[in-house]
Amino acid sequence: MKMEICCMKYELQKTDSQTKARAGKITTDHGEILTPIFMPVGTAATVKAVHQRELVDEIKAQIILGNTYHLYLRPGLDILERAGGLHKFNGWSGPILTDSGGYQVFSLKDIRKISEEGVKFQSHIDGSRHLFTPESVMDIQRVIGADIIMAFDECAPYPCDYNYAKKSMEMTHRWLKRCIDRFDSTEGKYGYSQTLFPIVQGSVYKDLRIQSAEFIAEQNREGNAIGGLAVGEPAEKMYETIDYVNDILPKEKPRYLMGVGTPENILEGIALGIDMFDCVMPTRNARNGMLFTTQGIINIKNEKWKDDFSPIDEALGGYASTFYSKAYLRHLVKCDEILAAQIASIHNLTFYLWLVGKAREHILAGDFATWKNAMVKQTMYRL
Ligand SMILES: NCc1cc(CSc2ccccc2)c2nc(N)[nH]c(=O)c2c1
Repeated sequence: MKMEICCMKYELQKTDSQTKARAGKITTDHGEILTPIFMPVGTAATVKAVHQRELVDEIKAQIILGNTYHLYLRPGLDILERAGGLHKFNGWSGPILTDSGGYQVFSLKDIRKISEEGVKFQSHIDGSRHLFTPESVMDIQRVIGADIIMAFDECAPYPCDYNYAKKSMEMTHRWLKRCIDRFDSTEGKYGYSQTLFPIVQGSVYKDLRIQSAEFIAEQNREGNAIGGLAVGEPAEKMYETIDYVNDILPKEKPRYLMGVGTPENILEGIALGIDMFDCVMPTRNARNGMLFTTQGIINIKNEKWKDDFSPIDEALGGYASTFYSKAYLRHLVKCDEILAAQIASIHNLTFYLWLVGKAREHILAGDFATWKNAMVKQTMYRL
């Protein structure tokens, strides 16, 4: 098997003159990622209702996400390893990023127990009992084989008191050292390199966030993530936190804001120096008939679209958004047709990739600030 020697590289290509927005290029053994980038979430080894070919040809996705918690439970590590890793299993040949599983387990409120060792939990599928530790989730992500893997962290609930946030952050930092020790003492299983991103925590407390950002930066990994945001705090609080954390995270490494967000959150995040985003919103909301378009947000179930035979979004381009009408998609959603989820998911993801692609264009052109302010209003307008 050809052993790859490359590890993940980041090239900062341009920084905007009026904001902290950046255009860059991430290089992995599975290909390049042009930033700012949005990463479609593929929880159970698939981006829900979307074919691989549509991800490539229509949505123009560059990197997709996998979920350690879900993949560990189903199909399980034996199948994934015998398939040769997630890339071989689902046929996605580009870069993949996996979350460490902690966040997903923490949302299993009543069936998990956190301790210094790790997190004991019961499977939401069959109630079987499991333990995730920093070491075990590193080993699991080695088997899944994602190009970028995330450290095992605790996403503190919001709101939480200062003492809880401090204890949680300190445990996340001890877990990070255990992740690094395990990751750096093991190899990739499939002949290509993987990289580990640490995650800044500290809830909404500035001194804790600064302490966490400094500790994360000190680890000198190839990229850094900001967690624990978009968990219910006011958007202004999220932006304020990102702003001063990004002054600490090194500019020569990509910055990933986890689980964010609306088009407005993404544009503001880009302006604050974030390079990578993921969110279930475009796919989850699509299945409920909420469409993000270049002209604003559409609730396709609304009566007003019943006899609107115009394309879903002519300006966006792409097959799903221009071939099908609003009236037809409304009909499919009302009938709970499978095709509704497919069309709406492809459309919303195409829109999200279009949005970050346009942001990159305007950063390179030098007029990002003006474009961003107009685009926030345009895309968040309720049609
Ligand atoms: N914005 C909330 C959020 C979402 C995710 C999930 S991001 C994700 C989801 C699925 C697949 C890949 C990444 C998080 N993951 C971790 N590890 N830590 C967090 O603080 C955190 C906060």
